[in-house]
Amino acid sequence: MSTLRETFEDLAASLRQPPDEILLEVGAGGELLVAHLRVGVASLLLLLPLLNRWAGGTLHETLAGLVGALLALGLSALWLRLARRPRRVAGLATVTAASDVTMVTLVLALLSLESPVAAINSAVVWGCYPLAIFATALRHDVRVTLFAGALAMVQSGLLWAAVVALAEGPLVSAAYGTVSTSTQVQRLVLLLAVTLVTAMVVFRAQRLTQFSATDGLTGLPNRNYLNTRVPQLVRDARANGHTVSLALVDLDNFRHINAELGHLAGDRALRHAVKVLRKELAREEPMIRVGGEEFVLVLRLPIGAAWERLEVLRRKLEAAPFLPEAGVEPRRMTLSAGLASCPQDANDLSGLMKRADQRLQVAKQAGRNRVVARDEG
Ligand SMILES: Nc1nc2c(ncn2[C@@H]2O[C@H](COP(=O)(O)OP(=O)(O)OP(=O)(O)O)[C@@H](O)[C@H]2O)c(=O)[nH]1
Repeated sequence: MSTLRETFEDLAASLRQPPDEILLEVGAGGELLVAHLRVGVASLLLLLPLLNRWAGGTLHETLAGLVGALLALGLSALWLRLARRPRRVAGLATVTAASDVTMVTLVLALLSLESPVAAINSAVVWGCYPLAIFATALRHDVRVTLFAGALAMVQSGLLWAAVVALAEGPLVSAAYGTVSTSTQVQRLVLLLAVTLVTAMVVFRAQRLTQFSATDGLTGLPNRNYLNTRVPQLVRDARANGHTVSLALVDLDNFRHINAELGHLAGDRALRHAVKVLRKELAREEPMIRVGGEEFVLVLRLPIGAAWERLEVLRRKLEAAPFLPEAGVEPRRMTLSAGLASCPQDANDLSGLMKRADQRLQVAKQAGRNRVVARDEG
């Protein structure tokens, strides 16, 4: 079991590197969920000024409330539009988290026009700060949570300082009580605690997601990733009229490496091959370990360009022999691959896998160390 110190060190290390492809995808799903919730909440906000008017509020108050609610709804609709885009919008989670926190501050500032004490002591509106911080948990990025927490503390502190500096008399109200420094400090501590707890929850969830979708030996995404993410990649490509190609890659005669060098050296050989191939792939080109020495590559390329790409990978691996240990002959490693593309060969993952597997078998029967992208004849 890891100690608190180890957990914090792990957390600090994870902050230094951006979330990987799997977490970015999970976070994009969370962003969409939050965007839907935000539109729902903003729609409900429209009712508040009307209720206020019905309960005897002034026309000025009602109009100000309506303008605020319409603004919130417009902004929420924009965030939903961006979250729905098939291609992820970089930095969207940070921008929307900042907008949520700032919206709370703006509503509190608006309240101060009626009663400066309400701007500081309104429990309902202030309670939306922790809510905005909690909601960042769905984005699966610790950095977004820490940013939202820090922003809430800074904005809430500045609002308090501004209200106190501009106050013309004692800050006391029959409905909202008294403004005191100690209560404000306690609230800041509470925001800090909420931020840290949420960051820990996100961090643990990130680890679980990574473990469940990552292969322990090579660090590559595993079959869970293939089954959960790749169908969406294929659907997105089809919806946008793009071609996507899938390659089934198998290392050649791998059992001989195990038999001659032992299983541990076999593991190292596998990691070596993965390292060589990964180096040639872009961040948005997932390489997935689907079996022992079998991998799937998803390339957003037409089949001809994908074949050329695979040929480069094949030659790179052939030119980078595995060195078992000092004094032992380097081992030449090669791969065979079958390619299939969407929509030409199939329209879904299982159809693509089937066609790619048939072509992989052709590559193996033809003598290995080759890439097959078309049916013969
Ligand atoms: N060391 C090690 N070996 C593995 C691992 N996973 C699978 N293998 C081995 O990979 C070998 C796969 O053998 P085969 O399916 O017969 O294929 P091959 O020897 O590569 O021959 P072809 O695919 O026909 O070129 C087996 O010996 C497995 O034990 C692993 O994680 N580590």
